[in-house]
Amino acid sequence: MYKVLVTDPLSDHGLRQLTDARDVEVVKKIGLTESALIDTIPPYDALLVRSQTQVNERVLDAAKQLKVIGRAGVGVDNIDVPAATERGIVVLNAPDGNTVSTAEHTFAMLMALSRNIPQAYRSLIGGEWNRKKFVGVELRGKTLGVVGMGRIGTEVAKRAKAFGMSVLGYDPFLTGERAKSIGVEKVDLSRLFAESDFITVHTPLIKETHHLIDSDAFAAMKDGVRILNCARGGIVDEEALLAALESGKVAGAALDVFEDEPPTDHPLLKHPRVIATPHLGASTVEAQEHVALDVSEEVLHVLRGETFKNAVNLPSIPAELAERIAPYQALAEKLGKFVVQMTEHAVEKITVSYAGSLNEFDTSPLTRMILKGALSCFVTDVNYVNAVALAKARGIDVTEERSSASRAFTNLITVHMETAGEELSVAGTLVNGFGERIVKINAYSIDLQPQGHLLYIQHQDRPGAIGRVGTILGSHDVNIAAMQVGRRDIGGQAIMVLSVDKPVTADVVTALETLEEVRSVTEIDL
Ligand SMILES: NC(=O)C1=CN([C@@H]2O[C@H](COP(=O)(O)OP(=O)(O)OC[C@H]3O[C@@H](n4cnc5c(N)ncnc54)[C@H](O)[C@@H]3O)[C@@H](O)[C@H]2O)C=CC1
Ligand SMILES: O=C(O)C(=O)COP(=O)(O)O
Repeated sequence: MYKVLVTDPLSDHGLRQLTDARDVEVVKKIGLTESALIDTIPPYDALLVRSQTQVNERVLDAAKQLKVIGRAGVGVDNIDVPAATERGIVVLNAPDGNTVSTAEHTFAMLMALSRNIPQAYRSLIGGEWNRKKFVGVELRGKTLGVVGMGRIGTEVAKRAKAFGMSVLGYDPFLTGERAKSIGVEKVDLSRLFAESDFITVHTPLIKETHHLIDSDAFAAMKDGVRILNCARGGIVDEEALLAALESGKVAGAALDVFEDEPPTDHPLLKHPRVIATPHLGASTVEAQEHVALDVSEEVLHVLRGETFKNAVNLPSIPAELAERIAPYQALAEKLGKFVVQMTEHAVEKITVSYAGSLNEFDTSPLTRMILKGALSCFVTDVNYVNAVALAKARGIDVTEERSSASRAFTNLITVHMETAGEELSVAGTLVNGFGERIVKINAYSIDLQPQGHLLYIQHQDRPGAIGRVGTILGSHDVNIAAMQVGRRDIGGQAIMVLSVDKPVTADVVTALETLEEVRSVTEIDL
């Protein structure tokens, strides 16, 4: 039974897939303090949050069973994603479900800001009838600068066009062609600042966007500019905004988000030209249903070991690619495990070479499986999510290359490994109808089924050597299920790989190593 903990308010309807699933138990504990969350989380396999729950390293340290964190929404700045990745925890979000709601909220704020609606309402219900004080400005003919032309920025831009505004867009990933198709002029930030009457931000909060709108940015803007932030507190420098409002540089600001939420005794909230909402961008019935539905489905996939697509700490794999690479995953993992067990030395470099039909697609998920296999021999908690981060943390240099040398095979994966003093390699292929085969170990061609307990023996090619190895194993009650020999020259260096029915004990290895022709005996478990 998978245990799922929900700590922020999520739509019950959206959660139905999880609550109805027979193999899942859902527990809702909304608004836990950090210490209560730390006490609660240990037995849970999945955690579902929105933006309130702070999933920091202390929480993750306590989350011993956690496999997946599902964020019912877009921004994951309340989750320590690198720390989750290191611990092998998948972090998922629901990127599409609240786009329109947040764009509509931004537009509601844009209109309220241009017509002073909140201020006028407050005045009216306070007993005034003041029509002069709340004269606004039209949107038609004005320029809207959109910083961050992703999903939400694009939807805001489209709505602005319908209101007769000119739209300038800045986003490092905005192509001229896409800008044109939306009817947006692609500009750099300085032109956007200089020419916009309204500026709205729709980027994630990351290092590069923290205080993107600061005092220098305000100085570069038009006098009387109006600012909107329905993305994340911290993208606009709140102190600089207050100063720009007080100097008259900024005519008004609309804020849905704050650097600290909830804001307490915040000077911006007291400013007469600031309008604000309590982080309501995604708060519609529809958006909440969509994001809860999307994230529930994805969390279920992760828990059940099925394919999922919205992990923020894994590269996304299109369904077609996932289908093509699936048959090679187990082979890749075994090759990683095999090569690393051939040596006792620390791995410094792994080069994976793909040949044949594997050259036709993105093989990075297979490299990830090779690393998972290799690291699993000396790290306990390695998985598909943290394999790359763990390899990097251990200083292992990983390179992927394409090769035209597939020999006679339709597909070939060669894992080449370097340690301080040696270079080793193992190559494998998937043979139609026969499954996985290891076809080369170092310089020796071989044909081996990679499974179970193996003994990898380097020896001198001599009459009787194989028999003597067999006799020692037999005398220790070790049954040989299969055997492969590889050599390059008669009487030269050779290898034997024996598949045995059970792991061998240290005294068997010692006995084998006493044979004159045996150079080394290595156990390999796959
Ligand atoms: N107020 C609310 O309730 C909500 C707020 N949000 C916030 O809105 C943000 C945007 O959401 P989406 O549009 O769905 O994300 P998205 O990922 O589709 O778009 C973000 C865009 O920002 C761009 N970007 C990144 N760094 C940039 C930089 N330095 N300068 C300019 N552009 C940059 C990216 O290239 C991307 O196109 C989220 O990260 C989240 O923080 C999202 C939903 C609801
Ligand atoms: O999706 C996002 O990034 C949001 O900011 C929405 O936050 P919320 O789920 O309403 O706490």
